[in-house]
Amino acid sequence: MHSNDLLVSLDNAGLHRNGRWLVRGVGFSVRRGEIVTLIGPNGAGKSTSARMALGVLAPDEGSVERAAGLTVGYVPQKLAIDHSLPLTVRRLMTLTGPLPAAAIAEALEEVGIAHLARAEVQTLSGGEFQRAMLARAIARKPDLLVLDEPVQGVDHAGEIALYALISRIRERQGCGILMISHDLHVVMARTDTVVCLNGHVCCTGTPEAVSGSEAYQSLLGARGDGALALYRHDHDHTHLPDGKVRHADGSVTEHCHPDDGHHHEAQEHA
Ligand SMILES: Nc1ncnc2c1ncn2[C@@H]1O[C@H](COP(=O)(O)OP(=O)(O)OP(=O)(O)O)[C@@H](O)[C@H]1O
Repeated sequence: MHSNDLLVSLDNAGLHRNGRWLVRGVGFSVRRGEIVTLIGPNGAGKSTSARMALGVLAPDEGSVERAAGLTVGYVPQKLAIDHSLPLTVRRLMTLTGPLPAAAIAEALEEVGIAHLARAEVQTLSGGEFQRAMLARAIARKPDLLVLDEPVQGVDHAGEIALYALISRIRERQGCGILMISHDLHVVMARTDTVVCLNGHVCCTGTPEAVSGSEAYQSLLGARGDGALALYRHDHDHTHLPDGKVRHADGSVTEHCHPDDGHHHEAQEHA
């Protein structure tokens, strides 16, 4: 890697399982202090790409480079917890390894749920649970935070509060954040780069702070509050509901062409 700020970089990365490519031609990078949001429909390969960035999955083609000694914190989309067993928030924090009591307390304080350290996980609200998961991920002060749908199970007010918290974590800890969102049009306003996936990178760009626009008002209404922004897609092809792909010249093929979408370069950020 050329820059000390570059935490992880995927280049033309692909993962092949059971005779098919789950994702192919995936390229993006996350720098220190940067928030990158992956969007795309269900099954688009967002979690798979995030897991390649984490190093949990090794690419079958292309490359994934991580900064030497990179530490990561991960909030997975699902957590395999047996809800019939009692589990306190404090215990949740140490499931994957021991943590000093001070680090647990500091992380819970940081996400605003210090008072819930002894609460049973199954009694938490959706927003409190996501905060507990965030606390677990930041407790070891990772360089890179990977958040797979961090606002799931949370209402709009909770979503805005969580985005404010995530951006505060980025500022205070100076980490890079790779976030997955299932919303195709609305992303966290503080996102630096949006990467739209559908088996490959369809387009990349920046969200628009368009709080005054009609499009924003009709899509977000009162829930915007400056925490959310719109992402306008700029594809050179369309994924049809039956899985086929319509290209700019009107032709329809079974799959994307290898270079579809790849001429949209990620925008550079300071
Ligand atoms: N280990 C695996 N073996 C085989 N197929 C897998 C594996 N993991 C994921 N898949 C498949 O890869 C595709 C991409 O899955 P992935 O979870 O990355 O998508 P996603 O964009 O995160 O979807 P969602 O929004 O539904 O969470 C899906 O078709 C999924 O069924």
